[in-house]
Amino acid sequence: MAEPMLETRALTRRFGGLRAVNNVSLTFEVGVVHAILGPNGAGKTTVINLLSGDLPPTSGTIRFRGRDITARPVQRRVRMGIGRSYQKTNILPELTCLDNCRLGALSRLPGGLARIRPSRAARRQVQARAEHALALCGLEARADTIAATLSHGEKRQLEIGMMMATEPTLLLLDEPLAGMGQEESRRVTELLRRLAADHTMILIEHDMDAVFAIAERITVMVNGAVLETGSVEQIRASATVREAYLGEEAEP
Ligand SMILES: Nc1ncnc2c1ncn2[C@@H]1O[C@H](COP(=O)(O)OP(=O)(O)OP(=O)(O)O)[C@@H](O)[C@H]1O
Repeated sequence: MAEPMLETRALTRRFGGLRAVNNVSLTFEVGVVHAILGPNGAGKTTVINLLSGDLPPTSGTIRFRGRDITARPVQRRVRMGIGRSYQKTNILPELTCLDNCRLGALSRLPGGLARIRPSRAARRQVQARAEHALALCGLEARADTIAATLSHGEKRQLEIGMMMATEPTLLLLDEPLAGMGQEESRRVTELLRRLAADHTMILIEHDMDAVFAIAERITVMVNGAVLETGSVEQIRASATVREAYLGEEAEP
């Protein structure tokens, strides 16, 4: 079997006495959209924080394409190809959309944002990556628009654009549809489907319609632990999952 994109072994994160993530061993295959579901407080965002490097684990390991990255800081992981979008939008509101994407692209360079004066070749690369990312997230017509003036949905699109400017192979998406109206959700779900064609994704999302439309594998977490992992059909049909989390509305 092909080497997985990402693997966790016995990943655990404690906050004082609370095991927010408890002994989680998961495999994320190359090219697959893998959603993590679970009730509030299940530990989903903490898992993403551990995978992105925003939080160190208490114990356990993370391997990315076969390499142990458990102790690597966020920027090293970004340069290896792990991109992340946050639950709360992370854009710089006073900058234009293109400049926000330039920042994303800059963070991928060796030395990252600490490189105050990148070379001319590096600047050209940053510009090209930023323009490409803006097109990928569907905001090419908004290049010179100040980010603060975007709608909520467009801000989330821009956040995805900033992540894409880092040229990730693995996308970590924490509730990309949060707070969106129906039309915005539809647009961003479509965007995610397009990106899923040539990227691996780990997705946290409460919008079940979107999850069932995009995801191929689903892990359900409860109280920091994995309850079940399977295909969309298996999870929809699982009595354990339905009882613990999905409720009647998700019956097949
Ligand atoms: N920095 C922190 N300090 C202390 N406790 C934390 C911290 N971050 C998360 N927790 C706790 O860890 C548990 C898991 O939180 P987490 O945010 O990972 O859950 P979640 O499944 O993402 O929930 P939601 O769907 O509400 O975002 C919760 O009980 C939360 O209060």
